[in-house]
Amino acid sequence: MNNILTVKCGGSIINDLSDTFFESLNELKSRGYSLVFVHGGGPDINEMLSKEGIEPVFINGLRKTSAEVLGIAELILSGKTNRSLVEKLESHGIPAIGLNGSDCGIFQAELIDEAALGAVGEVKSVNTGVLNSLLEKGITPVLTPISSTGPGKKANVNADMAAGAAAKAMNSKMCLFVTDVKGVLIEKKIQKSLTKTETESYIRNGTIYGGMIPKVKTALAVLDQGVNDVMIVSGTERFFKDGEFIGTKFVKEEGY
Ligand SMILES: Nc1ncnc2c1ncn2[C@@H]1O[C@H](COP(=O)(O)OP(=O)(O)O)[C@@H](O)[C@H]1O
Ligand SMILES: CC(=O)N[C@@H](CCC(=O)OP(=O)(O)O)C(=O)O
Repeated sequence: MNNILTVKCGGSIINDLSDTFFESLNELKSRGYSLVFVHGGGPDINEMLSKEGIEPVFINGLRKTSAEVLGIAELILSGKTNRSLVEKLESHGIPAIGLNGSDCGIFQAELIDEAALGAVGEVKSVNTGVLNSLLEKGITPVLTPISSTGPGKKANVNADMAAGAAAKAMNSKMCLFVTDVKGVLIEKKIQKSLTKTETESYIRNGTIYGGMIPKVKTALAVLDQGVNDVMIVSGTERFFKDGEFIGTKFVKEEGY
């Protein structure tokens, strides 16, 4: 498939995606893009954990995942946020199918550091054949980041990182990280573009923090891996109009 656009939709925004957001997606579709969605669900997972009396623990933006936490993360991601996103896409005229990332080994992962993080993985390979066959039929795959680590075994993967892996494996032309802010804010203003050096210094001085860290790191890695258009955009606004994007674009260093 040509012109693949991988979209990561953050759990922070799934419930608040606006009509103008879907108008932007439809404008991109009409320009020939096929969409692949990967979504999160962090806030809903936290809410369910708190109902179960479990305190969420994050290490460098990654959720420490016991067997019990993995069960709850999968329940919420595949049973709640995935359903909600598929319904919204379909109601805006985008035929979509929701899948757990572990289905058919779409995302195959390895554990990062079982002693420190439990069942947290990073994606090592992607079953692109399944995704391409859906795209050829005009169907948008909507994937949770839950990944397979072997027959019958699963891991929790940060959704930004899973989307980055999908963007690269699918040779995407573009990768968008959709979140609850209009882009990376520096001194309260949207930063139109960011290089690796600038991003690293904003992480060091605390201007970029929390859930924005895995997002910008993945965005830079995706850019490095050959996806040319990588952006952070808002899910509550029209982020694309008349060929122009609103958000933060990641760019290579000058002379690179
Ligand atoms: N420099 C920054 N600019 C904008 N948002 C930032 C920045 N640094 C940290 N953030 C935080 O990152 C959040 C988005 O990340 P996160 O909550 O993990 O979203 P998602 O669920 O979409 O992945 C923003 O709502 C904001 O609180
Ligand atoms: C390992 C890890 O951190 N997994 C994430 C997966 C969901 C996610 O990334 O959701 P957002 O995009 O809303 O942050 C988690 O359990 O929260």
